Amino acid sequence: MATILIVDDEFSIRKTLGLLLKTDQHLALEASNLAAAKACLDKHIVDLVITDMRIGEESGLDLLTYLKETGYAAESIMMTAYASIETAVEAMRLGAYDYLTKPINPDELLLRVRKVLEKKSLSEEVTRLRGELSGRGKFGHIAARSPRMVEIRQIVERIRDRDLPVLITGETGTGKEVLANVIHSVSARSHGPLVAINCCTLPEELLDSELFGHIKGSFTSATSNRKGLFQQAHGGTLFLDEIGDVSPRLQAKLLRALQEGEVRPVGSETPIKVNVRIIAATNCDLEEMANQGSFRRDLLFRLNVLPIHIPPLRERREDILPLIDHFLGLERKQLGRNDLNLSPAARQKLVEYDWPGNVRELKNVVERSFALHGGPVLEAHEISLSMKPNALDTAEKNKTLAQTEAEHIRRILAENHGNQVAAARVLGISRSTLRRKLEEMNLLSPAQF
Ligand SMILES: Nc1ncnc2c1ncn2[C@@H]1O[C@H](COP(=O)(O)OP(=O)(O)OP(=O)(O)O)[C@@H](O)[C@H]1O
Repeated sequence: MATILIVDDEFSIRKTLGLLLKTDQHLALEASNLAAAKACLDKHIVDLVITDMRIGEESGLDLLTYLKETGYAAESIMMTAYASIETAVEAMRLGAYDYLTKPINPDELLLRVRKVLEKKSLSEEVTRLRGELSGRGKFGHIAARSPRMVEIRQIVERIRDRDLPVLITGETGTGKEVLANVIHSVSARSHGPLVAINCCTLPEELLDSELFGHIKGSFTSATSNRKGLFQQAHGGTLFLDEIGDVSPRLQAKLLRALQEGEVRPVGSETPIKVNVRIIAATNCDLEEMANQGSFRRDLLFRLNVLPIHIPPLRERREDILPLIDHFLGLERKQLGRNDLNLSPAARQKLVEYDWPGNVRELKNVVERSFALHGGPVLEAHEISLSMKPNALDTAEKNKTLAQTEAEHIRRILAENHGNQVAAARVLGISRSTLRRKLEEMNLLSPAQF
């Protein structure tokens, strides 16, 4: 059973095709013009679009272009009364899977629809299996020697087929985001998107429109409709990092989204259905926050279906050596030098340290030590465990232009409360240039903020 959108300006054709598709148990949606078709695609997960070449004064080719540009995973079949090689070629070039001439023969249409849906489900299966395979690879990257990390691996293995919300707790840098990635990539949703957002880096209004989207004109800088992350994560997983920092108003909105499985973009009256698995993470004690009234207990209840706590690194020192080897491997690969290593005394020094910044700090120390001393074998005295001013200076000097630019843009955006129009003005570039830069630098993926 598939969701199929029929786009034709003729009422009778839409109805006939709709009835026909229902005989094959499909859900048929209809649109009589381009705008209605686009709105339908924005609102529903459509598997297949059957569009007329001429929709009144409009062209079905424009709809194919829209499909291509937005990246929706819908297949398409073009219908036309005026068959010509040129239009067929153009339709195929724009990604149409098939081409039918009017008058439509019902048996032929159903046959072609079955064929295209079969191809679609096969390619989705391939993507899913590929995801599963690569998921296994990624799973291996979680350095797990301590009993607690081995147990976490087993929990992830056990819940891989359970589509339930997960709440990951742990100090900063313990690997909560890494774990969320693994949970997604071994799950049945691995063929869907994994979208991450750090809830503490954006002001409330911006976080609202990031999560739920907005419609054009709903606030000054909303110059076009924007899909929220819930919609972007449809069919996949949404990772909400630092969930403890969400304001009470957005907590209420999140709760509604989770309870009803639908979101309402800022400025819109129409709710949109979404199918998203939530993985949330925090280094706060949400239970304590709920007792004090700063975190909604009903939201905590919804999120905390599968709680996983990652202990700080100092409480699972068995993981330090495998982590060192993991980061050493990355350094070797990046620098193309297989002779890099750490002396036994250097390793010992790292094992004994307390790691207040957890795995992130360990990673930074390994990277920084190689950057400052070049190896090939790092000695204990070459490892500086705290950021000394001279180490900071060198790190600062070694920054690439791109890093400096990214930091500058980030700062100006924050100073302008995330308002891209205002930030672009200060930076002396157009908003579209700013957006492109944010995309290029992955700054639109909030995990990078
Ligand atoms: N088990 C692990 N194996 C390999 N790398 C890890 C592991 N755990 C953490 N890391 C690395 O440590 C860094 C911090 O991890 P991550 O961002 O997942 O932590 P976090 O708990 O989400 O931090 P925060 O609370 O600050 O968001 C990342 O660079 C990540 O790649």
